[in-house]
Amino acid sequence: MGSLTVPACVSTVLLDIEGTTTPITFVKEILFPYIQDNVKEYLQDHWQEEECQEDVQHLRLQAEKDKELEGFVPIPVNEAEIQQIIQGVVDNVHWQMLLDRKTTALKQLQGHMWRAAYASGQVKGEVYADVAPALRKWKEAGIKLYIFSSGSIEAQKLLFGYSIEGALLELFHGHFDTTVGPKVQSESYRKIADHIGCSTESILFLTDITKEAKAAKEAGMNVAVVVRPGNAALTDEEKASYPLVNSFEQITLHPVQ
Ligand SMILES: CSCCC(=O)C(=O)COP(=O)(O)O
Ligand SMILES: [Mg+2]
Repeated sequence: MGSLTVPACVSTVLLDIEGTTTPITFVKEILFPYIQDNVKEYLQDHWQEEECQEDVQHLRLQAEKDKELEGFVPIPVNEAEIQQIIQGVVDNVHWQMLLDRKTTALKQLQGHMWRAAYASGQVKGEVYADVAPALRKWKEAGIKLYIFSSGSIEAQKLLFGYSIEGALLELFHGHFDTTVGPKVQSESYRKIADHIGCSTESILFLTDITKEAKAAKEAGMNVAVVVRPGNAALTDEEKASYPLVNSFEQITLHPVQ
Protein backbone atom coordinates (compact mmCIF):
# COMPACT_ATOMS: atom_id res chain seq x y z
CA MET A 1 0.00 0.00 0.00
CA GLY A 2 1.49 3.30 -0.99
CA SER A 3 1.03 6.43 -3.02
CA LEU A 4 -1.50 6.51 -5.81
CA THR A 5 -1.10 8.88 -8.73
CA VAL A 6 -4.21 8.93 -10.86
CA PRO A 7 -4.34 9.69 -14.60
CA ALA A 8 -4.27 13.39 -15.50
CA CYS A 9 -7.75 13.12 -17.06
CA VAL A 10 -9.33 12.59 -13.61
CA SER A 11 -11.29 15.72 -12.70
CA THR A 12 -13.88 14.24 -10.33
CA VAL A 13 -13.69 12.12 -7.18
CA LEU A 14 -16.70 10.02 -6.18
CA LEU A 15 -16.60 8.90 -2.56
CA ASP A 16 -18.25 6.15 -0.58
CA ILE A 17 -18.89 6.94 3.11
CA GLU A 18 -18.92 3.90 5.43
CA GLY A 19 -15.43 2.39 5.53
CA THR A 20 -14.01 5.14 3.28
CA THR A 21 -14.54 8.62 4.75
CA THR A 22 -16.05 7.34 7.97
CA PRO A 23 -15.37 4.46 10.38
CA ILE A 24 -17.73 1.50 10.08
CA THR A 25 -18.00 1.61 13.89
CA PHE A 26 -19.66 5.05 13.70
CA VAL A 27 -22.38 3.65 11.47
CA LYS A 28 -22.80 0.34 13.33
CA GLU A 29 -22.37 1.56 16.91
CA ILE A 30 -23.88 5.07 16.81
CA LEU A 31 -26.15 5.62 13.80
CA PHE A 32 -27.82 2.23 13.55
CA PRO A 33 -28.55 1.77 17.28
CA TYR A 34 -30.15 5.25 17.25
CA ILE A 35 -32.65 3.93 14.70
CA GLN A 36 -33.24 0.64 16.50
CA ASP A 37 -33.80 2.41 19.82
CA ASN A 38 -36.04 5.20 18.51
CA VAL A 39 -38.02 3.88 15.55
CA LYS A 40 -41.20 3.09 17.50
CA GLU A 41 -41.31 6.47 19.23
CA TYR A 42 -40.48 8.24 15.95
CA LEU A 43 -43.37 6.54 14.14
CA GLN A 44 -45.78 7.34 16.96
CA ASP A 45 -44.72 11.02 17.03
CA HIS A 46 -44.71 11.56 13.25
CA TRP A 47 -47.44 9.16 12.11
CA GLN A 48 -49.80 11.89 10.86
CA GLU A 49 -47.08 13.58 8.74
CA GLU A 50 -47.03 13.12 4.98
CA GLU A 51 -43.30 12.30 4.93
CA CYS A 52 -43.77 9.55 7.54
CA GLN A 53 -46.71 8.06 5.61
CA GLU A 54 -44.62 8.08 2.41
CA ASP A 55 -41.79 6.30 4.23
CA VAL A 56 -44.22 3.63 5.50
CA GLN A 57 -45.68 3.21 2.01
CA HIS A 58 -42.17 2.70 0.55
CA LEU A 59 -41.40 0.13 3.28
CA ARG A 60 -44.65 -1.65 2.45
CA LEU A 61 -43.76 -1.80 -1.26
CA GLN A 62 -40.30 -3.14 -0.34
CA ALA A 63 -41.96 -5.75 1.93
CA GLU A 64 -44.02 -6.94 -1.06
CA LYS A 65 -40.71 -7.68 -2.88
CA ASP A 66 -39.17 -9.33 0.20
CA LYS A 67 -41.90 -11.94 0.81
CA GLU A 68 -39.73 -14.88 -0.21
CA LEU A 69 -36.78 -13.95 2.03
CA GLU A 70 -36.04 -15.97 5.15
CA GLY A 71 -37.40 -14.38 8.34
CA PHE A 72 -39.45 -11.84 6.34
CA VAL A 73 -41.55 -9.51 8.50
CA PRO A 74 -44.80 -8.29 6.86
CA ILE A 75 -46.27 -4.80 7.35
CA PRO A 76 -50.05 -4.88 8.03
CA VAL A 77 -52.31 -3.26 5.44
CA ASN A 78 -53.45 0.36 5.77
CA GLU A 79 -56.85 -0.66 7.13
CA ALA A 80 -55.34 -2.37 10.20
CA GLU A 81 -55.23 -0.73 13.61
CA ILE A 82 -52.52 1.99 13.79
CA GLN A 83 -50.57 0.44 16.69
CA GLN A 84 -50.54 -2.87 14.85
CA ILE A 85 -49.15 -1.22 11.68
CA ILE A 86 -46.53 0.67 13.70
CA GLN A 87 -45.39 -2.54 15.38
CA GLY A 88 -45.17 -4.21 11.95
CA VAL A 89 -43.02 -1.36 10.62
CA VAL A 90 -40.79 -1.47 13.73
CA ASP A 91 -40.29 -5.24 13.36
CA ASN A 92 -39.66 -4.92 9.61
CA VAL A 93 -37.06 -2.17 10.18
CA HIS A 94 -35.31 -4.26 12.86
CA TRP A 95 -35.31 -7.30 10.54
CA GLN A 96 -33.87 -5.31 7.61
CA MET A 97 -31.21 -3.78 9.85
CA LEU A 98 -30.24 -7.16 11.26
CA LEU A 99 -29.38 -8.16 7.69
CA ASP A 100 -27.73 -4.74 7.03
CA ARG A 101 -29.99 -4.33 4.03
CA LYS A 102 -29.42 -1.27 1.85
CA THR A 103 -32.97 -0.86 0.53
CA THR A 104 -33.87 2.67 -0.52
CA ALA A 105 -37.02 2.49 1.65
CA LEU A 106 -35.06 1.70 4.82
CA LYS A 107 -32.39 4.31 4.04
CA GLN A 108 -34.99 7.06 3.45
CA LEU A 109 -36.61 6.46 6.84
CA GLN A 110 -33.20 6.37 8.57
CA GLY A 111 -32.22 9.70 6.97
CA HIS A 112 -35.41 11.33 8.23
CA MET A 113 -34.92 9.93 11.72
CA TRP A 114 -31.28 11.12 12.03
CA ARG A 115 -32.30 14.76 11.45
CA ALA A 116 -33.22 15.26 15.11
CA ALA A 117 -30.13 13.41 16.37
CA TYR A 118 -27.75 15.67 14.42
CA ALA A 119 -29.69 18.91 14.92
CA SER A 120 -29.73 18.43 18.73
CA GLY A 121 -25.98 17.66 18.81
CA GLN A 122 -26.64 14.14 20.11
CA VAL A 123 -24.75 12.80 17.08
CA LYS A 124 -21.83 14.26 15.10
CA GLY A 125 -20.69 12.77 11.80
CA GLU A 126 -17.33 11.03 12.13
CA VAL A 127 -14.75 11.41 9.39
CA TYR A 128 -11.16 10.14 9.41
CA ALA A 129 -8.56 12.83 10.18
CA ASP A 130 -7.10 12.73 6.65
CA VAL A 131 -10.45 13.27 4.93
CA ALA A 132 -11.25 16.99 5.34
CA PRO A 133 -7.68 18.23 4.54
CA ALA A 134 -7.52 16.07 1.39
CA LEU A 135 -10.99 17.10 0.19
CA ARG A 136 -10.12 20.79 0.68
CA LYS A 137 -6.83 20.36 -1.21
CA TRP A 138 -8.52 18.52 -4.09
CA LYS A 139 -11.32 21.07 -4.32
CA GLU A 140 -8.78 23.92 -4.41
CA ALA A 141 -7.07 22.09 -7.29
CA GLY A 142 -10.35 22.23 -9.22
CA ILE A 143 -11.42 18.63 -8.59
CA LYS A 144 -15.17 18.12 -8.26
CA LEU A 145 -16.26 16.01 -5.30
CA TYR A 146 -19.36 13.82 -5.14
CA ILE A 147 -20.69 11.24 -2.70
CA PHE A 148 -22.21 7.88 -3.66
CA SER A 149 -23.49 6.05 -0.60
CA SER A 150 -26.26 3.61 0.26
CA GLY A 151 -27.20 6.13 2.95
CA SER A 152 -29.90 8.49 1.64
CA ILE A 153 -28.86 11.88 0.27
CA GLU A 154 -30.39 13.51 3.33
CA ALA A 155 -28.38 11.20 5.61
CA GLN A 156 -25.20 12.04 3.70
CA LYS A 157 -25.83 15.78 4.03
CA LEU A 158 -26.45 15.44 7.77
CA LEU A 159 -23.25 13.45 8.32
CA PHE A 160 -21.03 16.00 6.54
CA GLY A 161 -23.06 19.05 7.56
CA TYR A 162 -22.73 18.21 11.27
CA SER A 163 -19.31 16.54 11.29
CA ILE A 164 -16.67 16.40 14.02
CA GLU A 165 -14.55 18.52 11.63
CA GLY A 166 -17.30 21.15 11.34
CA ALA A 167 -19.56 21.81 8.36
CA LEU A 168 -18.05 20.01 5.35
CA LEU A 169 -21.08 20.00 3.09
CA GLU A 170 -19.91 22.90 0.94
CA LEU A 171 -16.98 20.79 -0.26
CA PHE A 172 -19.30 18.63 -2.36
CA HIS A 173 -20.74 19.35 -5.77
CA GLY A 174 -23.45 16.74 -5.35
CA HIS A 175 -24.72 13.49 -3.86
CA PHE A 176 -25.98 10.16 -5.15
CA ASP A 177 -27.78 7.39 -3.28
CA THR A 178 -29.39 4.11 -4.31
CA THR A 179 -32.18 5.94 -6.15
CA VAL A 180 -29.63 6.03 -9.01
CA GLY A 181 -29.19 2.23 -8.71
CA PRO A 182 -27.41 -0.33 -6.51
CA LYS A 183 -23.73 0.31 -5.76
CA VAL A 184 -22.75 -3.12 -7.08
CA GLN A 185 -24.13 -2.50 -10.59
CA SER A 186 -22.05 -0.89 -13.35
CA GLU A 187 -25.09 0.86 -14.78
CA SER A 188 -25.32 3.02 -11.62
CA TYR A 189 -21.82 4.39 -12.27
CA ARG A 190 -22.63 5.16 -15.94
CA LYS A 191 -25.75 7.01 -14.80
CA ILE A 192 -23.73 9.00 -12.26
CA ALA A 193 -21.24 10.08 -14.95
CA ASP A 194 -24.19 11.10 -17.15
CA HIS A 195 -25.70 13.15 -14.32
CA ILE A 196 -22.37 14.85 -13.63
CA GLY A 197 -21.86 15.42 -17.35
CA CYS A 198 -18.45 13.79 -17.74
CA SER A 199 -16.98 10.50 -18.93
CA THR A 200 -16.59 7.62 -16.47
CA GLU A 201 -12.83 7.71 -17.26
CA SER A 202 -12.55 11.17 -15.70
CA ILE A 203 -13.87 9.91 -12.34
CA LEU A 204 -11.93 8.29 -9.48
CA PHE A 205 -14.19 6.18 -7.21
CA LEU A 206 -13.01 5.45 -3.68
CA THR A 207 -14.65 2.63 -1.73
CA ASP A 208 -13.95 -0.05 0.85
CA ILE A 209 -16.05 -2.69 -0.96
CA THR A 210 -14.45 -4.56 -3.87
CA LYS A 211 -17.83 -5.48 -5.42
CA GLU A 212 -18.49 -1.74 -5.74
CA ALA A 213 -14.96 -1.14 -7.09
CA LYS A 214 -15.52 -3.90 -9.67
CA ALA A 215 -18.81 -2.37 -10.86
CA ALA A 216 -17.29 1.11 -11.14
CA LYS A 217 -14.21 -0.24 -12.94
CA GLU A 218 -16.40 -2.13 -15.42
CA ALA A 219 -18.17 1.15 -16.14
CA GLY A 220 -14.79 2.70 -16.97
CA MET A 221 -14.05 4.60 -13.75
CA ASN A 222 -10.66 4.68 -12.06
CA VAL A 223 -10.96 3.02 -8.67
CA ALA A 224 -9.02 2.61 -5.45
CA VAL A 225 -9.97 0.46 -2.49
CA VAL A 226 -9.67 2.23 0.84
CA VAL A 227 -8.34 0.09 3.67
CA ARG A 228 -9.33 1.45 7.09
CA PRO A 229 -9.19 -0.11 10.57
CA GLY A 230 -12.20 -2.39 11.05
CA ASN A 231 -13.02 -2.75 7.34
CA ALA A 232 -13.73 -6.23 5.99
CA ALA A 233 -10.50 -8.10 5.25
CA LEU A 234 -9.52 -8.36 1.58
CA THR A 235 -8.47 -11.62 -0.06
CA ASP A 236 -5.04 -11.81 -1.73
CA GLU A 237 -6.81 -11.75 -5.09
CA GLU A 238 -8.72 -8.58 -4.17
CA LYS A 239 -5.52 -6.95 -2.92
CA ALA A 240 -3.86 -7.70 -6.23
CA SER A 241 -6.81 -6.47 -8.33
CA TYR A 242 -7.12 -2.86 -7.15
CA PRO A 243 -4.85 -0.03 -6.01
CA LEU A 244 -5.08 0.16 -2.21
CA VAL A 245 -4.76 3.22 0.04
CA ASN A 246 -5.16 3.59 3.78
CA SER A 247 -5.27 7.38 3.83
CA PHE A 248 -6.42 10.03 1.36
CA GLU A 249 -2.97 11.61 1.87
CA GLN A 250 -1.62 8.85 -0.38
CA ILE A 251 -3.70 10.01 -3.35
CA THR A 252 -2.19 12.57 -5.72
CA LEU A 253 -4.50 14.26 -8.19
CA HIS A 254 -3.48 16.56 -11.03
CA PRO A 255 -4.86 20.12 -10.81
CA VAL A 256 -7.66 20.74 -13.28
CA GLN A 257 -6.66 23.36 -15.87
C1 LIG B 1 -24.54 8.17 5.10
S1 LIG B 1 -25.59 7.54 6.23
C2 LIG B 1 -24.98 6.13 7.04
C3 LIG B 1 -24.44 5.10 6.21
C4 LIG B 1 -25.39 4.06 5.78
O1 LIG B 1 -26.55 4.01 6.15
C5 LIG B 1 -24.87 3.08 4.88
O2 LIG B 1 -25.58 2.16 4.49
C6 LIG B 1 -23.49 3.25 4.40
O3 LIG B 1 -23.27 2.72 3.17
P1 LIG B 1 -22.04 3.16 2.25
O4 LIG B 1 -22.60 2.96 0.89
O5 LIG B 1 -21.64 4.56 2.53
O6 LIG B 1 -20.92 2.20 2.56
MG1 LIG C 1 -18.58 1.63 2.17
